[in-house]
Amino acid sequence: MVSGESSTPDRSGTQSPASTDEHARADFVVVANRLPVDKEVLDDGTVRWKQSPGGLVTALEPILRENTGAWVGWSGTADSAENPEIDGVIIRAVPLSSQEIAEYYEGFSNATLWPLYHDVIVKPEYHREWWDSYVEVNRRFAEAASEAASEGAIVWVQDYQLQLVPKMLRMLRPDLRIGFFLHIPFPPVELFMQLPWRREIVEGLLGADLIGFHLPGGAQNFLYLARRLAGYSSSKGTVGVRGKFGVVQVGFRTVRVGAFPISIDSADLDAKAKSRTTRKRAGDIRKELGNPKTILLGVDRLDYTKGIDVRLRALSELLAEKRLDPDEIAMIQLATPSRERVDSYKRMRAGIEQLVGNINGMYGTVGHPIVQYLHRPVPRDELISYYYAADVMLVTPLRDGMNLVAKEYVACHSDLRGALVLSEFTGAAAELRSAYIANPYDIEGVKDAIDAAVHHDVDDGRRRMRAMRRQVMTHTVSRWAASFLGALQATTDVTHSGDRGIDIVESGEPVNAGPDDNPTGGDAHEGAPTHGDTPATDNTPAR
Ligand SMILES: Nc1nc2c(ncn2[C@@H]2O[C@H](COP(=O)(O)OP(=O)(O)O)[C@@H](O)[C@H]2O)c(=O)[nH]1
Ligand SMILES: O=P(O)(O)OC[C@H]1O[C@H](O[C@H]2O[C@H](CO)[C@@H](O)[C@H](O)[C@H]2O)[C@H](O)[C@@H](O)[C@@H]1O
Repeated sequence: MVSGESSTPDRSGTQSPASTDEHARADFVVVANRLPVDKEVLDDGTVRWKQSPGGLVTALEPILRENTGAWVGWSGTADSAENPEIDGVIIRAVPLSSQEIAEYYEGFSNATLWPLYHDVIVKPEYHREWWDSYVEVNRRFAEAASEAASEGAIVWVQDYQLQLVPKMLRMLRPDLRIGFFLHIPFPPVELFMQLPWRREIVEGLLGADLIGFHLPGGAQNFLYLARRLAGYSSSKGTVGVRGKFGVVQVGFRTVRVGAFPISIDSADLDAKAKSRTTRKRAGDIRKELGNPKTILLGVDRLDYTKGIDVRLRALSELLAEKRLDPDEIAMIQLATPSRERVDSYKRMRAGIEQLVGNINGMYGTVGHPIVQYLHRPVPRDELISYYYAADVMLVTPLRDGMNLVAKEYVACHSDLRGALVLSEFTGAAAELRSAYIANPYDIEGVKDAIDAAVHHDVDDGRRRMRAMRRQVMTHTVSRWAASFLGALQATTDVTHSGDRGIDIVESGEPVNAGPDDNPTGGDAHEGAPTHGDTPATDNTPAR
């Protein structure tokens, strides 16, 4: 543990002093584009550190506190090499210049890879100078990881921004055990093939000992590409969840490929949502909204993948058709600012704010708009009160790797009240099968799902919530990390099944625990219809 003041970073802002020990090495190193805290310089020059946005940090932060280790990442601002101090973690900041932020982060990561991996909802841009910057920054992250890791350490590389790091790091430090986890969907083969640097990405990932995806389909797409693009022999059988891995033979090394659906710190949320303060605040929120019969809630980064426009259109039509009564409902949409300098994000923001304005203009009254829209992050405790207050949670992404918000909502409802409308194109839909599942491209289907959720029978609602909670409360983020890290460390107890991959049994827990409403049965992940990072239709036969 690094000595110093303890700090609990919060999106609302927390001070943190700079760390002094620049030579400490750790046995466990997380490498992610972002540090768990973002640097913010206020107008008066004061520096504040606040929790970084997004599910990756929310998911890893509790693990980080449990495992003393190092975190290599970027501070969120240009040219900052400051290492903020967080209790229990050695921070290793990787400075990025303004040009690198524009080319590596906003460019290649978020205007090339992000849309390509999210079903090309907007058109990916391919620029050679962005790629060059991506290679250079990945090299710098690999060097920083190499310097932070002790002999034989475990290094866990995160996400699409750093897909070249595993190979680069292996070349620098063959003694390390390297894991990689992709937090966003891995695309269908046909889409991935657009990428001019597709082979380099596949080779980069294959530097890892274990490559993890949220869903088996992503793993299977990758296994096919390792064969087709890099010419390695790879297993062809079905990949399971947290076990039954695929394998790629890279020279003398065997790289394992598996599915590890991420989750949340369920017990913590459950406890916080039960607290008197949360419940009191939730009551106040309802009063402030004018005591509507039904509160609808959306919580997202302001991202075109999240389908915020989808739910607003559906709401507007339901009001127009009088299937929802404007006197009985209120909607809160929390929209955390995200990637604001990327063009597609600017366009989307304007569109969403216009939709909010239209709905309020048509159906609101003075002092009582239908949609309360906040374009800023709210403190975590306040967010939990919103979750608890909400009668219907709207999660309607066009594509999402997992979507932790859906799981957080469920964890906050030990009272079994509330209903979840969930896009079938989220990773979460494979587990939360008792939600009101909808296809976000089918507006009538989304309207029906919202209508059903708003008007649901209380007993049916309780049954659905109970089933979802069974899933969420037993599949926690620490179980996610333990299953990934356990597999990464496993050298024995593996059973080779020839062409079909490797079976590893998660210690003390059943492999392939099922979806919410099928606690004893099979696994939704394996039998799920092909969507999200599920295989492209032709990813199994070699072409
Ligand atoms: N404190 C706080 N957390 C937020 C806010 N908006 C979103 N989050 C968190 O950000 C995470 C979003 O994760 P996820 O749904 O997986 O989507 P992602 O943004 O694509 O990673 C969840 O843990 C949310 O609780 C906010 O306004 N305040
Ligand atoms: O760092 P940003 O550019 O501000 O973006 C925030 C994070 O967004 C993405 O989150 C994903 O990870 C979640 C946890 O696994 C998952 O639930 C969600 O579906 C994904 O979209 C991104 O993958 C992170 O790298 C970003 O930090």
